[in-house]
Amino acid sequence: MNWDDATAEPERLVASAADHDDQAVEAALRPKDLGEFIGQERVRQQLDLVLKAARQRGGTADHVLLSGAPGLGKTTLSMIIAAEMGAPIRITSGPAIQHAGDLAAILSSLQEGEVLFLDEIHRMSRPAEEMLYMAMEDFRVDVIVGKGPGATAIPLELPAFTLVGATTRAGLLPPPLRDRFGFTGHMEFYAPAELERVIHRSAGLLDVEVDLEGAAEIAGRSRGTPRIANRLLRRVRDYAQVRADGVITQEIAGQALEVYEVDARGLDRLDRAVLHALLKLFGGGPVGLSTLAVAVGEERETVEEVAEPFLVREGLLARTPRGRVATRAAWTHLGLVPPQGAAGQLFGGQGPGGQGSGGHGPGSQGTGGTGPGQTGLFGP
Ligand SMILES: Nc1ncnc2c1ncn2[C@@H]1O[C@H](COP(=O)(O)OP(=O)(O)OP(=O)(O)O)[C@@H](O)[C@H]1O
Repeated sequence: MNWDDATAEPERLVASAADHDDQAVEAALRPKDLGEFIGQERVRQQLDLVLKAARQRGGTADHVLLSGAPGLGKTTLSMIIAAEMGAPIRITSGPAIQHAGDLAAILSSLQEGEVLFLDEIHRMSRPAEEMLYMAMEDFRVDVIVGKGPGATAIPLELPAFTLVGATTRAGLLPPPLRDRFGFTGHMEFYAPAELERVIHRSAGLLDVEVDLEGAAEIAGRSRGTPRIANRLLRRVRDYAQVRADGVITQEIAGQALEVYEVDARGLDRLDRAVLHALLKLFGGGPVGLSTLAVAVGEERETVEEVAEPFLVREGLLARTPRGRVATRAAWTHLGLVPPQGAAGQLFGGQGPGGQGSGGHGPGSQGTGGTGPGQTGLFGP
């Protein structure tokens, strides 16, 4: 499989971005109201209050900013906000709004009380962003007509609307934009028990039978993300249908996900290739990103942006000033024993940012690729 362009990432079964297949079924799987929305207790409770209060006042809800990784339910929540307010929703995204005029056209065609969902709001162009400030605050925009010294600003009144902005990178939003949201919800990765509930709910809607252990098996491999849980469920359903009696048990889920190369912790082939190279060729590191990428036969960016974030989040790999270093948990996960020389440089282990002993002592194997694991998967 080719990982090395931006569109390749969604081909992965464990990609958090939506692929075409997801888009076709996601509409049917989306919870329709806050009561059906699983997990994210804090955001759900706070949002419930915001929406109830707005309904009691008979007005539109404050603007809402939702931040979090792809696939955690931002689009779903925006639709729920509209449904709870009994309002229509318009969906667009930052990259689709390149000119202020694009935004003016959308804003001026909104109905009173409408919800405008702006996905990837951090990727909007600067002029559009500046127009949005005034629209959010005063429900008004200045449309510039003409060019140069003869240009004039024509004020345009807008209907009251609720902007729901979604971003994977809240830190990238300029403060003036962030400050204009009345409510900000940070979406967290889901706990396995919550993902089990997502899987049971989706299985019901897809008319698939899954037992408790089967759902737990899928949940454990879903990287804390409902979109991935739903995708794995669909692939396991295929396997259960073709190779068994259609019922998803722990055994069937395990077998199916082995076929699809998603391991017990949710790592796929690329993730494991990176870890394998780090452990077997470089004795656990430290090793530079470029060297590691060459060893895996991938682009630097693919390793850095596609594989590493989850490995770091899982506490399997650490990015240090001297290079990439495997943690104790990485050796354990791949069922390998650290070479003796690596003992002094091992990172402690479990959990993101696990520091452990940390030191890269003189015995460090370095970047040469001549470590004891040389004959492994990536050997000559
Ligand atoms: N809390 C939840 N309960 C049940 N299902 C959920 C929940 N959150 C998300 N899902 C499911 O996960 C899928 C992806 O959710 P959604 O499209 O809302 O994610 P997103 O955060 O907007 O992703 P992106 O950033 O890629 O647009 C949906 O089909 C939805 O059914």
